[in-house]
Amino acid sequence: MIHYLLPSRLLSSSSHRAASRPDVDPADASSSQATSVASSPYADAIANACQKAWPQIRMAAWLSLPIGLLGLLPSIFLLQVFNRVISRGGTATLTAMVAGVLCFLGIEWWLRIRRARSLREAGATIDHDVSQALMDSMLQRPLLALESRPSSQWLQLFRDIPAMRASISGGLASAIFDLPMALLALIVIGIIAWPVLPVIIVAMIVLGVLAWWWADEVRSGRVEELVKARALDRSTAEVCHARTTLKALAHDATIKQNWQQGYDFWLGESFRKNGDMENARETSIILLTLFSIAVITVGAIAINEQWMSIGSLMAVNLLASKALSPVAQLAGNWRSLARSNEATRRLQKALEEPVENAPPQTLQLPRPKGRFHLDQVSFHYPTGQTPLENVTLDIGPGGLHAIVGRNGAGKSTLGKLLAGLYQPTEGTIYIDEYDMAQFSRADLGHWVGCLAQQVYWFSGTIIEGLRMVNAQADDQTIVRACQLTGAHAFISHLPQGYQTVVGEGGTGLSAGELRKLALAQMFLRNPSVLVLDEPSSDLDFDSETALLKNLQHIAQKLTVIVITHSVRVASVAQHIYHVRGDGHVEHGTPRQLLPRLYGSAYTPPPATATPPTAHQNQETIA
Ligand SMILES: Nc1ncnc2c1ncn2[C@@H]1O[C@H](COP(=O)(O)OP(=O)(O)OP(=O)(O)O)[C@@H](O)[C@H]1O
Repeated sequence: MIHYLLPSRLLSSSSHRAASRPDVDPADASSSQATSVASSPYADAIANACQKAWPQIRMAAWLSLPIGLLGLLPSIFLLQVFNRVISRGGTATLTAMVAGVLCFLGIEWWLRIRRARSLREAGATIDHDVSQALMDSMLQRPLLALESRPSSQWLQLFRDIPAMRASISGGLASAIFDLPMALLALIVIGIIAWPVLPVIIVAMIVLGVLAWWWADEVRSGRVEELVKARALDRSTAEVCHARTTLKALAHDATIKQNWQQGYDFWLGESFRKNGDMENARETSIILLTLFSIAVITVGAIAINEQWMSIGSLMAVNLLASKALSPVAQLAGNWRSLARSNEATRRLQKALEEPVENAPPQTLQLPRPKGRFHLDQVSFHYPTGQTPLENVTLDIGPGGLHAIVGRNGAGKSTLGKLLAGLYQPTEGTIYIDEYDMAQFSRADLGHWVGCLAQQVYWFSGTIIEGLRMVNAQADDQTIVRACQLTGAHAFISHLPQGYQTVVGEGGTGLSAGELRKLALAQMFLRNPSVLVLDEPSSDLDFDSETALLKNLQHIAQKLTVIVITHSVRVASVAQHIYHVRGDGHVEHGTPRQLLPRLYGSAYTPPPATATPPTAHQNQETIA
C-alpha cells in the first residue's frame, strides 16, 4: 500500500486532475504551455528518486512485520501474569517472563530504530535527488523561461520538496506500516477474547470510514488553504525583497493592505481547515475511549458468563489500542498526503519544463576572434513585444562598440542575444563562423563575458566572490583585474581588504563598488567578447573616465560591446548601433549618428583608437 503513497504514484493520480483545476497558479499555467516532457532530462527525477529510495522503504515495510509481532508481547505478558502468576503465585515464572519481555523489548527497540532510519534514508534520498534535479533544471533553463517565474516561486518549489517526501517518511507511512499489526492484534483477540472481537471490528470500520472521509479531501483536491498559503508566501517574499524601496517610498499602506488581505484570506482558510482536522482528531480520541468502554462492558459480560478470563480482558484492552491506533492515525494524516500531493504535482510540472537545447560541447573549439554576424534576426517576447525585427548587422572583431537607444527600445535584448542568453525567434547569430545556437550559455560563458544591468553579489568575502568565477586565478591576476575596473582602490581602503565580508546581494557596498567588482569578475574569466549593459551607470566621473580608458585599451585586443545611455561612452566607441525601438537597428560611426541622437551634448573625441588586428585577440585582459 505504501507504494501508492510514493510521490511518483501521487503524480499519476493528480496530473490529469491538474489540467482541470481552477486554482492552478498562473505562472505554473504559463510555464506549462511551454512544457515538453521529452525536452527535459529532469522529467523523471521524482520517479527515479522514488525508485532509488524504494529498497529502504521496502526494508522499513519488512521490519514492520517483526515489530508488529513483538508489539503483541505486552498483552500476552499481561494475560500470562493474570492467568499464571497472580492466580498461582509463581514468582519464578514472573522473573522468567519479565526477563523474556525485556529481551524482546530490546529487540523491538532496535527494529524500530532501524525502521525509522530506513525511512529517514528514503526521505533523504528523495530530498537529495529531487533538490539536485530542481537546482540543475533551474540553472539550465533559458533565461527567458527563468524570468517567467518570480524568485519567490522558485523558493516555494524548493520548500515543496520536504512536503513531497512527507508522504513516505511522515506519520502516514508509519500508520500504514502498523496496519499489519492491527490485523495480527485482531487475530489474537479472536483467539483469547472472541466475545469482544465484533466490538473491535465495528470500531475499526467506524474509524476507517472517518479516514476514508478525509481521503476525499485528497481525491477532490480541495486544498484552497495550500493555494492561499502559496499566494501569501509570494507576497511576503516580494515585500521582503522590496523592503528598501518601500522604505524609500515611505508609502507602504497599499502594499501592507494587500498583504494583510492575503494573510487574512489564508488565516481564515487555515482556521477552517485546522478546525475540521482538529475536530476529526478529537472525534477519533473520543471514539477510541468510547470503544474502550464498549470493550470493557462486553468483556465484563463475557467474564460473568465465563466465556473469557479477566486476564484476557486486560490483554484485549492493550490489543484493542494496537489494532485501532493505526486506523485512527490514518484519519489524522490525510492532510499531509494532500500537501504532498500538491507539492509533487507542482514539482513535476517544473521539472518537466524544457532546459537549454544546446548540449555541452564535447570538442574544445578555438578561441573566437569575436566577430558577430546577425542574419535576419528577429526576437519576440512571449508577451508580444518585438524589439528586433529582421535585423542584419556585423559587430567586430575587436573594437569598442556602443549600443544606444531610448528606454525600452531593445538594447538589453540585443545584448542578451549577443551573449547567448536569449535565442533569436527567427534568424541566426554567428560568432566567427559558428552558429551560436549550437552552444549552451555555459560554453559561451568562456568566450562572451556579460555584465548584466543589475548586479547581484553573493554573500561572502570579496576574494571568494572573485575566485568563484575563476578558481585558478592567482593573486596577481585578481589584483590586476580589480585595478582595471577601479575596484582595487576601494578594496585597499577597507580594513579587511580582499577578506571583507559582503552581505547578501552586495549589502555593505555601494552600487558603483559592486559594479566595479562585477566587471572585475568578468575580466577574470578572460573572454574574447565583453557585453556590458550600462557599465558606467553607477560610476562617478573619475571612475567612468578610468573605465573608458581601460575599455578602449581592452578593445584593442577584444570585442567590447557597451550598452549605454552615456554620450561620453558612446563618443569613444568606434561603432554605434542605434536600436530604434521599431524593431530596426541603424549603425554608423559616432560622428555620423551621435550629433543627431544626442544633439549639442555630443562633442567629438580628440582621437579614435585604431581597430585591432585578429592576432591581437589571443592576449588576456587581466
Ligand atoms: N522578460 C521580458 N518579458 C517580456 N517583455 C520584456 C522582457 N524584458 C524586456 N521586455 C520588453 O522588451 C522591450 C525592450 O526591453 P529592453 O530591456 O531590451 O529595453 P532597453 O532598451 O534595454 O531599455 P532600458 O534603456 O530602459 O534599459 C521593452 O518594451 C520591455 O518592456
